[in-house]
Amino acid sequence: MGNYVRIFDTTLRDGEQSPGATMTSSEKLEIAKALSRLGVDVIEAGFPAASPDDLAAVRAIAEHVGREPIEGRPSSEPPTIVGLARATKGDIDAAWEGIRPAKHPCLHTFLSTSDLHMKHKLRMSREQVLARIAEMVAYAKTLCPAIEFSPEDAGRSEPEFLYQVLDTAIRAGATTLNIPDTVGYTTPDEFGSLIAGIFANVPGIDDVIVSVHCHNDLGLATANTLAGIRAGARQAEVTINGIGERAGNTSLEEVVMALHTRAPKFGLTTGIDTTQLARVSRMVSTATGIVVQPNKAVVGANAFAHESGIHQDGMLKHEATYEIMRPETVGVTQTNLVLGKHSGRAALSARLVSMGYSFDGPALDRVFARFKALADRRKQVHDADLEALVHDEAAPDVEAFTLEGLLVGCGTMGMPTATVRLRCPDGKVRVHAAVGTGPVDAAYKAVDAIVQTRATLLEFTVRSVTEGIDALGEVAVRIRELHGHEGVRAQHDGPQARVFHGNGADTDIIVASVKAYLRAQNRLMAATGGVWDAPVSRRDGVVPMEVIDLQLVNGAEPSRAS
Ligand SMILES: CC(=O)SCCNC(=O)CCNC(=O)[C@H](O)C(C)(C)COP(=O)(O)OP(=O)(O)OC[C@H]1O[C@@H](n2cnc3c(N)ncnc32)[C@H](O)[C@@H]1OP(=O)(O)O
Ligand SMILES: CC(C)C(=O)C(=O)O
Repeated sequence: MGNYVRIFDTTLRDGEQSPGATMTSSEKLEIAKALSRLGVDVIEAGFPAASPDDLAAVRAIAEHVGREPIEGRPSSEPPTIVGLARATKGDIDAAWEGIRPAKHPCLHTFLSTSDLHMKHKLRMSREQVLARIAEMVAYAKTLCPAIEFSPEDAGRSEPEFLYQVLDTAIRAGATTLNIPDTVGYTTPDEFGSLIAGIFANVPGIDDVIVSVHCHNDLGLATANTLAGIRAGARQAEVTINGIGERAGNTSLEEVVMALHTRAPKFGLTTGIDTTQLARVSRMVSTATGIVVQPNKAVVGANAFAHESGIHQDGMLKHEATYEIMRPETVGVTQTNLVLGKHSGRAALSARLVSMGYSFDGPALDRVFARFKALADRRKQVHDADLEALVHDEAAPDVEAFTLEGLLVGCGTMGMPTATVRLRCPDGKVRVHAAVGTGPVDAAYKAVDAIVQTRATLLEFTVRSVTEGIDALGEVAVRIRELHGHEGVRAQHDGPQARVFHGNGADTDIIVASVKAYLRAQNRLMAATGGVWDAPVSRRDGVVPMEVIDLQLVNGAEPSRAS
């Protein structure tokens, strides 16, 4: 029986049967190359009778991937190239036409053996099915030395009849017998017993490769495949990301990593270079348009991500606390400690250290409290958020400038214009109007003129925090101190220039935008010691700006001053 498990990849055949997963011939060829480099033993390249294009794709794969081992393939032999065919001469001829250029071609033919399928789908008796298997396997054998036969719906076939079917196929020349749980109906104990029963009851079974092919309708495909392997099967039919008909096939990465990670239990090996798993997974997802669910085992975005504080603390102390395999083993660059509302001080402090900051004691407590407040509002806190938050720690909220009024004009019939009225640190209210590429740009230009900005806008994000037409919009901005500014901030110039963030919420998104921008500007100003050079007014003929006297008593018209 040996301890080597052949990996038979059917991403390009059963995987392509996923609704909407149809790939172009060139995509299939690229994936076949990637599968070869990954180290799969067998590539089921397609179902050539399905269409001329599928036949052409299978042929191209046989020629370019199946003739020679392509560069980077771990084995010195090219993979076996398989073409699937119904138990009909026409299908078998088409499949042979596709695979024949390969160094190791294999014709795969199948026929249903469950009473349900024979009666309702094939409308054939058991005798007719046995006769067809004998005839078609023998015919295929006249074309190709390697023949795989699959009794479709074996999982629901009557075991005694199945033994007869397999015996017939061996006698007719089959070299591989594949046992499919076509509709993902069996449970691991049943499937393991089915394989064990086949080994015990089919003459000549030890001279052929016994293969398993499971579907995931009950989420048991990987468990059933492993049960089949434990019972003696030495070929697993799998797909990348587990794609395939309906709920999919057994996923390649799960079976391979189960055998790899639990090697002492199974005592089995494969030829797969596991470090390529993540890359091939992404490639298949892109080609098929089937997104990998984030919590997918081995290759999902969250497979090596930890969000909760207790887990993150454990991971920082010893990675084996919450990871049974290293991310590098499957080609993921590193463990991801995601900072979010469930994170604790240990993870926050470790991330800050990796960003070049060190906080402890009360300072860490303060940053942690602000981090939690932010995490409550966001799904994830990114490094950029932390950067802003850390700088805010040095520059707490101040109200140097406050918004007194805003008027915007925008649309398709003129230049977007904004008039902004701010109360300034010297107690005066200043008004400025500006035009921009849009109302926010115009408003920000007006603010810049009044606050005499010494920063550049890095990021502007807007989201709706409530639903409906009266939704509250929240704007978050990040600004960075301008480079080369002289004076008190000279030490912060260059790439180390400080970043400040501000948030604003309002049902009017332009108002929210200006509030957010002002908060960021206020923080910058506080961090620079409150230094502000009041802009020169319109009357001085330099900056067109109105300065309004502060004395607004009971709504009286403000008097003008310069
Ligand atoms: C479990 C699996 O994954 S099986 C593989 C599934 N893959 C595919 O179906 C590949 C894509 N299929 C196709 O392109 C088309 O179905 C074709 C070209 C293969 C056949 O198309 P059509 O000739 O129009 O037949 P159609 O698909 O409508 O019906 C299938 C026929 O094949 C018969 N059939 C099904 N399985 C087999 C088999 N293993 N051996 C022989 N005949 C079979 C059915 O009984 C039915 O015959 P009927 O028309 O006499 O009733
Ligand atoms: C053709 C066979 C192997 C199949 O795909 C199945 O039964 O699921």
